[in-house]
Amino acid sequence: MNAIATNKEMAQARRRYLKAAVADGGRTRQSTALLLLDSIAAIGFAGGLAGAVVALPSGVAAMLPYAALAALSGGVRGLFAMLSARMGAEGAHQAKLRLRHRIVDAALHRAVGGTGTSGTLMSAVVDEVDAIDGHVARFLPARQAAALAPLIVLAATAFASPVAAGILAATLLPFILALALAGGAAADESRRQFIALARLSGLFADRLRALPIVLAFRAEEREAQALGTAADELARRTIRVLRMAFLSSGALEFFAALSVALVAVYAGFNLLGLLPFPVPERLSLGQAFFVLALAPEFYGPMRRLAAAYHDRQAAETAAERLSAIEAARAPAAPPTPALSERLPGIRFEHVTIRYPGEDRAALSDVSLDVAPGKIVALIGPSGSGKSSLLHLLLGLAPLSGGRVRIGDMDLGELGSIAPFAAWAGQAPLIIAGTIRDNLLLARPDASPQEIAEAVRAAGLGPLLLKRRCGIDSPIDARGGGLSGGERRRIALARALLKPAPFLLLDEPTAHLDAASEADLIATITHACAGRTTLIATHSARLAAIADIVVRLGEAE
Ligand SMILES: Nc1ncnc2c1ncn2[C@@H]1O[C@H](COP(=O)(O)OP(=O)(O)OP(=O)(O)O)[C@@H](O)[C@H]1O
Repeated sequence: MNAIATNKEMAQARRRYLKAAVADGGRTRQSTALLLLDSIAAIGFAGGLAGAVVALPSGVAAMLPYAALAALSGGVRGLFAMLSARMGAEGAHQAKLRLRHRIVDAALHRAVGGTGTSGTLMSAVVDEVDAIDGHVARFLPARQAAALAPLIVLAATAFASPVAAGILAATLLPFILALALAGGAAADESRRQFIALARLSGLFADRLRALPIVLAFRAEEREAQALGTAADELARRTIRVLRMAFLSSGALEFFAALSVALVAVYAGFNLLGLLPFPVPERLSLGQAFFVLALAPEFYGPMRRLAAAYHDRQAAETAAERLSAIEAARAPAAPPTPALSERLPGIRFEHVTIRYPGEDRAALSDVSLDVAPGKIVALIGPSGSGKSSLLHLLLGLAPLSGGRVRIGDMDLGELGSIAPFAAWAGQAPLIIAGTIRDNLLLARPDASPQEIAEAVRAAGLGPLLLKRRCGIDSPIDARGGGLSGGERRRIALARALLKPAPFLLLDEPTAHLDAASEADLIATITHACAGRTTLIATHSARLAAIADIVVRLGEAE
C-alpha cells in the first residue's frame, strides 16, 4: 500500500515538475485552438458532402456550392493541421530552450559531491530535454482538443440525428477505458525504455571521452561488452514498447471502427426503414450522409491523443531525471560581497573537511594563519588534504567543522573566494579554442602586451615557438598535443594574468625537470608579490620560497 502511495506521489511530482517546466504561454493554446477549428471545418466538410449527394439528382449546378464547401473545408483543414503542428513545434522549441538553460545551469552549479558523470549530464541536456518535445508539441494540444472537439462533433451530429449522437456517446465509454488501460500498461515499459536509452547514451559519451585511457589499459573488449549489454537492454525494452504500442493502437482502432460501423448500420437501416426496433426519427439521405461523414471525426481527436500518449510517457520519465539534476543544484549563493580589505589574510580555525558519503575526514581540525601578502606552502604526503584545503576556499569542498576567516569576513558569507583568487589547479581546465582563448579565460580584457608578459613569465615561450600559429594555435578540450607541464604553464599564465589578492597554486611545478622548475619558481615568486598565497606542493625547492611551511597529514 505504501509502495503504491509512493509511486503515486512520484508520478504526481513528475507531472507537477513537467507542468511547471513546460508552461509555454500562448503557443499550446494557439495550437489547441487550431485543432478545434479543424473539427469545425470537418463539420463543414461533412455538410458539403451530404449537400452535394442530396443535390446530385438536380444537376451539377445545384451540386456546385456544396462541392465547393466540401473542397474549401478540406483545404482549410489541411491548413489548420499544418499551422497547429507548427505552433506546437515552436512552443516545444521555446520550452526546450528554457529547460536546457535551467539544466545546464543546475549541472554547472551542482552541490559539492553531487552525483552524475559528465556523460549522464550531457545526455540529460541533449536527449532528456529533447524528450519533452512531443509532450509540448503534440500531447498538450491533443489533450486539450480531445476534451472539447468530440463535444463539438457530437452537438453537430445531434442536430442531424440525436440517435446517431446517442450511439457515438454510448461507444465512448469502452473507448476511454481502452485508452486508459493501454496507456497505463505502456507507461512502465516506456519509462524503462527511456531509462535504458539514457544509460546507453551516458555510457557512450563517458567512454568516448575516456577513449585514450580505455586504449591504454587495453580495456576495449570489456568496454565494448559493457556498451553491447546496454545496447541489448535498450533493444529489448524498445521491442516491448513497440509490442505495447501495437496492442494499444489495435484496441483503439477496434473501438473507433466499431462505433463508425454502428452509426453506418443505424443510418442505412433507418434510411431503408428496416430497423427492428422503433426510433423517434426518420433520417433523410442528407442527414444519413452527414452523420456518416462526421462519425470518424468524433474519435479523431482521441486517436490523436492516443498517438501522442507515448510522448507524454517519455516526457514524464525524462522529468524524473531532470528534476533530480535540478534538485541537486547547490543553493544559490548570495551576490558576492566586496572584500572589506584590499589585501586580506586567511585564517583557518579548527577546519575539518569531510566529503559527502565519506566516513573519513579528508582533513581534520586544521588551524592555520596566512597573514596578508604572505606565502604559505602546504606540504605532506599524497592524500593528506592539501588540494582539499584549496578547494574549500573555492567552494569545491565542504566545510564540515570549524571556520575560515577571509580578512574580517567569514568564508560562509562569501561562499567562495573564487572571484578574488587567481587559481592554477592540478588538472587545469583547457577549453577547445586557441591558446589565446585559454589565457583570456582569466581576464577577457587583457591587452596583447599583458598576455605576452604572462606567457613569458609562465615560460610558455618555447611552446609557442614550436607552433606554426603561435599563441593562436588551436588546441582541443582535452589539451591534445600539450604536455602535462605545458598545461600547467597555461594555468599559471592565467593565474598571472588575473589581478586578484589571493593566489592559490596546486602543485604548479609537478612534471617539470629541474631547470624548468627553477625557472618557474622564479616566476611564481614574482607572481606572489603583493598577494596572499597558498601553494600545495611536494617540491622542497618550491616550498623554500614560502614564509611559512605547513605540513599536513602525519605531522598533525
Ligand atoms: N571529491 C572528493 N570526494 C571524496 N573524497 C575526496 C574528494 N577529493 C579528495 N578526496 C579525498 O580526500 C583526501 C585528501 O585528498 P587531497 O586531494 O586533498 O589530497 P592531497 O594532499 O592534495 O593529495 P596529492 O598530493 O596526491 O594531490 C584523499 O583521501 C582523497 O581521496
